[in-house]
Amino acid sequence: MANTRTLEKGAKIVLASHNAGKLREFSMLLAQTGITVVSAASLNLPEPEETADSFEGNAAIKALAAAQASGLPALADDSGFCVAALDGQPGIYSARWGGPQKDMHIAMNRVHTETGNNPDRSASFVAVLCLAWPDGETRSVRGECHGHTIWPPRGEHGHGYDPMFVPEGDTRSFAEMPESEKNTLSHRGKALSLFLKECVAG
Ligand SMILES: O=c1nc[nH]c2c1ncn2[C@H]1C[C@H](O)[C@@H](COP(=O)(O)OP(=O)(O)OP(=O)(O)O)O1
Ligand SMILES: [Mg+2]
Repeated sequence: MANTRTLEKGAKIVLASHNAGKLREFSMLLAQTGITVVSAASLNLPEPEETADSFEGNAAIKALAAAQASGLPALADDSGFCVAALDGQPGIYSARWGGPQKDMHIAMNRVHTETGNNPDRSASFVAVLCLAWPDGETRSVRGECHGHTIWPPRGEHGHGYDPMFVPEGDTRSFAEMPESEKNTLSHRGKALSLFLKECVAG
């Protein structure tokens, strides 16, 4: 790829997310990297509307808005839960399935109700990370984690749809694992290791 602009090791970036669960995971994942992170909330950055029709498009909207408002490189995450029996829904609408309060109990119940008796329980999480520079350049990477849904939900850790998802090769839900362990398997963990490889100076 011609585009080789990378972040320096000690760089300061904005984490363009208002989701507390994601922010916790990112701070754990970035702890050893030397990258300093400030949150969009601490800079009072507004939450832009996610009007694109793909994870890539929405990640770019969020990253560009934060980079332009702050003057710093900004990293955004657009992610979601894709359920095979629902033809990949809720997908990019995963947060919106929780209603105006983004209530994840409501969202999980809706997935459960709409899945009904369909025997296909396959599901995956997707995360697209986009790094945007204040001049408008962007770079994105994608991570996926495949597994299946369970009902009732189990576990107290994590966030979002974690209590109803069991990753391939395990019997515990994401919410039954310590977050440090989820991070080694998750869509976000995979996308972040690609990001560190491709976008951060060696
Ligand atoms: O690891 C995860 N474990 C469980 N659930 C997850 C995960 N990763 C994303 N999800 C769900 C939560 C949210 O309902 C949606 C993301 O929506 P998404 O628009 O990217 O995030 P958001 O609106 O919560 O915060 P923000 O846009 O400020 O980053 O997918
Ligand atoms: Mg969002």
